[in-house]
Amino acid sequence: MRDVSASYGSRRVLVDVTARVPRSQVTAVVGANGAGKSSLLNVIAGTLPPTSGTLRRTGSRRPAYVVQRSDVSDALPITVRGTVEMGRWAHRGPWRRLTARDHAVVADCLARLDIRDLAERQLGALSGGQRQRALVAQGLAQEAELLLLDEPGAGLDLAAQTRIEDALAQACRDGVTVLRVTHDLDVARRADHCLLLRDGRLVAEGLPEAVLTPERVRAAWGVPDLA
Ligand SMILES: Nc1ncnc2c1ncn2[C@@H]1O[C@H](COP(=O)(O)OP(=O)(O)OP(=O)(O)O)[C@@H](O)[C@H]1O
Repeated sequence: MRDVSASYGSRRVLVDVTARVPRSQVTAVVGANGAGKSSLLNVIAGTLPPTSGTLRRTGSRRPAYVVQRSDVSDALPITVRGTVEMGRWAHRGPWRRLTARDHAVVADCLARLDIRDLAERQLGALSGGQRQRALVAQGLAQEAELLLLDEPGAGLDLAAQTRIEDALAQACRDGVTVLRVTHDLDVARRADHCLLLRDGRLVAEGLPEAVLTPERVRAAWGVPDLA
């Protein structure tokens, strides 16, 4: 993206952001609360139109977007399997009969996130970690070239986090480009590429160890000892 700016009404949330998301790698987006991380994902997903600047993407399919689990209503009457099956609508269109291949992809994604035994449970009746795994499985089921995730690991136990990390690493090996927002600097350090945002501006971009210097971390979060 080049010189991308975006606003909610009169509030500018991204200011002249020029950044790269390398293909088939994991890119971590980091920054303090309100820095513009979700806004950046929304611009790339196409749900927040930029007010200026340009975005260029290789590949033709729509990105898959895994939202924060708190964005999904408990009242939604849908099973885990149904949630993952919705991921196939990108290929099939809503309410169409799923093909044998669709069912195979859904079964594979349930297995990758280790939630086969939860398949017939209601999404709204799951714990936070179980629900997050279901949402990541839905994202993977879309077989998109670009997978966007908003804090996929936040508040999860080690087993759930590990499952998600393994599934994302596998997706990358399969050629998927992963762009994830994270508040966990250890997760960001393990990424291939890192974007650091502050007040809607890109402060630094590149290898995580080069981006996440103690000075920048201090400046971005305004606290002395996060690094
Ligand atoms: N729908 C909206 N309408 C108006 N302002 C919004 C909206 N969504 C976000 N904002 C504002 O845009 C700015 C950037 O928000 P954004 O959600 O992109 O930050 P973030 O880095 O993802 O934060 P967090 O770490 O808290 O999730 C904030 O000042 C926020 O208040």
